[in-house]
Amino acid sequence: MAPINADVVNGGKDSTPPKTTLPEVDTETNGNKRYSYETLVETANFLLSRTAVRPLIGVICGSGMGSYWNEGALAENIIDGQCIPYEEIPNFPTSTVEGHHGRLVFGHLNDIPVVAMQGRFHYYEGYPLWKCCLPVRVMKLLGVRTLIATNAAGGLNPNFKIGDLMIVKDHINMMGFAGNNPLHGPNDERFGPRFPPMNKAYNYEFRKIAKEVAKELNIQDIVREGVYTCLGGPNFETVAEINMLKMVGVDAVGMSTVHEVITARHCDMNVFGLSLITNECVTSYEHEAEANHEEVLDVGRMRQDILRKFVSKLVVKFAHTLTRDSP
Ligand SMILES: O=P(O)(O)O[C@@H]1C[C@H](O)[C@@H](CO)O1
Ligand code: HPA
Repeated sequence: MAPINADVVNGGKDSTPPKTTLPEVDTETNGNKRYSYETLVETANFLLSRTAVRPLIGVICGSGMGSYWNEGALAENIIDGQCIPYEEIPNFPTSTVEGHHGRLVFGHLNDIPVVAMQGRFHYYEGYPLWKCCLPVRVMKLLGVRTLIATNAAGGLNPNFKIGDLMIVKDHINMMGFAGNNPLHGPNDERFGPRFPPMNKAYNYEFRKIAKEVAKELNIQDIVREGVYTCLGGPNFETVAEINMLKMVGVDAVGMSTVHEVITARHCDMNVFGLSLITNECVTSYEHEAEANHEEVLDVGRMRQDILRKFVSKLVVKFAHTLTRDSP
């Protein structure tokens, strides 16, 4: 048998080389050797030594939704913008998904100190859930008090249209039903309690503010509210899976966010979740359409201006809420 050529893609049918090379997973521990609190303090200290920004608000950009942190937009919106690629950050994973840049952006948005993850980590990339959520704990150590987690998601609610924004009211932790949880394993009380409550996961005040801001921006017709769930991916769902999710009250399905929110709530961060509905989930076998990542990225591009305006205003309002609540 001829030696295998690693550069030949898809049995030679496709000559395009892969866009990224996946990082190797530590098979001995199945990637599960966790970093200690002290190790994450080292990561946070490294970042604090690289930037003078002391962020209050952290933003996680969903698939195709981070373009408003790109250079041109950065210059327009962010003062003192500073980008630190994930490869340079000790103990950080690297981003392997198209539409996820792979860097932290520090700066001031309307005078509010922020850090944005331009690219998140997904379970399907091969990272265990605790590692997907490591940046959330690092944000906490940097002083971040509020997390804005955005994502691209498929719409199940028949009233949702492509391009709608869904304020996340709650989530269903489907992966948690199977015992996969970012808090699984020994608990370090310095982050939070062993058994954190989750019934107030998505801050009520923030959701109210977001609806008011939607009206101010005259985008209330495309802003919805609903329940999100995350499946492990990377495949999109079957018709039967979508119909089951609908039955249990899911409005939008994606491949992220839930575990990040659990991690953030565990360490007492305030959370706001926002889904961009990038596709309609297929609920019938007669339906011709198939979900695809290109469409997801296209809708992100289509909505980038609205997202920029919406998130920028929310950052300011949320920061003022924090100041008001401060002792
Ligand atoms: O990072 P998010 O949750 O926005 O990404 C969604 C889920 C998959 O990564 C990808 C599918 O197109 O978009
Ligand atoms: N399913 C899961 N994840 C997604 C979808 C979807 O339909 N769209 C964007 N991310």
